[in-house]
Amino acid sequence: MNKLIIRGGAPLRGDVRISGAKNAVLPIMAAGLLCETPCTIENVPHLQDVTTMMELLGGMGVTLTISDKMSVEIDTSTIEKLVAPYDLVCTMRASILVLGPMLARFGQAKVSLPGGCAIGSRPVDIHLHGLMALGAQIKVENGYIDAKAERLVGTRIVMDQVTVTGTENLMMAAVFAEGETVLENAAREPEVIDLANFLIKMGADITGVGTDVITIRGVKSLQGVRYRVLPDRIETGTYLVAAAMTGGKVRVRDTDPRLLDAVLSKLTEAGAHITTGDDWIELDMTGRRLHSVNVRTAPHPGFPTDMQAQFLALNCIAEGTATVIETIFENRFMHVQELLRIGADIHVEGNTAVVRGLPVLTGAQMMATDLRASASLILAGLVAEGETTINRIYHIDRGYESIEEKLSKLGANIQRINQ
Ligand SMILES: CC(=O)N[C@H]1[C@@H](OP(=O)(O)OP(=O)(O)OC[C@H]2O[C@@H](n3ccc(=O)[nH]c3=O)[C@H](O)[C@@H]2O)O[C@H](CO)[C@@H](O)[C@@H]1O
Ligand SMILES: C=C(OP(=O)(O)O)C(=O)O
Repeated sequence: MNKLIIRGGAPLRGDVRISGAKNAVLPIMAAGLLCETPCTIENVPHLQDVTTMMELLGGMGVTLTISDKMSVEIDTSTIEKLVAPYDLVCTMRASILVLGPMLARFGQAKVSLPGGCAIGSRPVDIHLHGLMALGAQIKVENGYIDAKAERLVGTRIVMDQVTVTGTENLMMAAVFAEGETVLENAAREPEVIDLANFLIKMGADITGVGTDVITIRGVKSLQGVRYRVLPDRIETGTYLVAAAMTGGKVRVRDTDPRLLDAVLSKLTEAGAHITTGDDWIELDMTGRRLHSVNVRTAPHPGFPTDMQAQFLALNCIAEGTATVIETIFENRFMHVQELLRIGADIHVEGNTAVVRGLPVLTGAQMMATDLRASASLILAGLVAEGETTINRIYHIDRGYESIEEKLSKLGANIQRINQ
């Protein structure tokens, strides 16, 4: 099993390029199913989840061409099978995003139920209720969602919780629906906006994007375009936390500071000096003291759940005691048990972790349990005394492109062992 070995203590310095956003490229690739002529997606990150999405689309008969190292052409003219099988869906929850587009364009879809994962139960009832409101007949049998619709008809759908993939699935399903669909209590995440911008560029009629009421008026077809995926705000935030924790100075490039308001404000509160340009953010922690910061996750524009684990790691070595409250997923503290192994002082009760910052952590063996948990263990390893080994590192490859190379270039002592 692959693992990472880190010798902590080096302050990170230099520039790092941010890749395209995982949580934008996956829905955008799924949206390629809606288009009759080929479309090309640019700034595609080299991630395991992208490979899985390519396998999923390829398995349906879609032709995928990697034109150069960061763009993928999607051609649906060869599609032959409208099924998303269990073995792929179970490794990547975002597979559920093919349901809305398949139903919209072909009037049928069979998608394995995604089920839960390490961070929580992750139901899809809001997706299914919304599709039924649009006129789909849905059966859940033998672990599969079997959806059919002779035609979809626009309607008003009030989602009882803010759901990112739910909003994305329903927005894609409604693109060809007759008349007007109104999605209320819609997610406002930048990745939802990026997907909508892609659909609009292809010819969809969507307004209200970035607010909690999105209106979609049905169109007849979509045409292929070239589209560049937005930068990954979570990867950006992770490198900034790494710079803050190690007392370094790092400039993250090819990113967008406007995507990270809540995170940058917390890093400033933690004592970092932050400067920004149009497409870069620089964090300087040289000679400054790291203070602990309270965090409460919330849908955008609140503090992102995907940055919770990284800030929990930061609080482990900051001055003071902080509370970290997770409001999106009931079980997103899997990293805590592992952080205790390198000496952190954390107490969890329900959805709240109380973290007392310590001057030193000491290297140990740890086990990564999910994507952002893996990131938090790496961050802790970068500051721990001695050697830290992180096992089950495959989770990190789902969402961080070449993380050990990027960190090494910034001066970290980190090595991947493939066994
Ligand atoms: C609002 C939010 O922060 N969503 C996060 C969620 O998106 P993701 O799209 O995976 O999850 P949702 O946004 O759908 O889930 C938000 C909440 O709604 C609940 N729910 C969702 C759908 C549904 O049909 N029924 C239902 O009850 C979920 O259990 C969860 O408590 O995980 C992603 C990966 O970590 C993050 O990038 C997203 O920022
Ligand atoms: C948990 C994540 O991804 P997924 O929803 O694909 O599991 C994430 O991006 O942090």
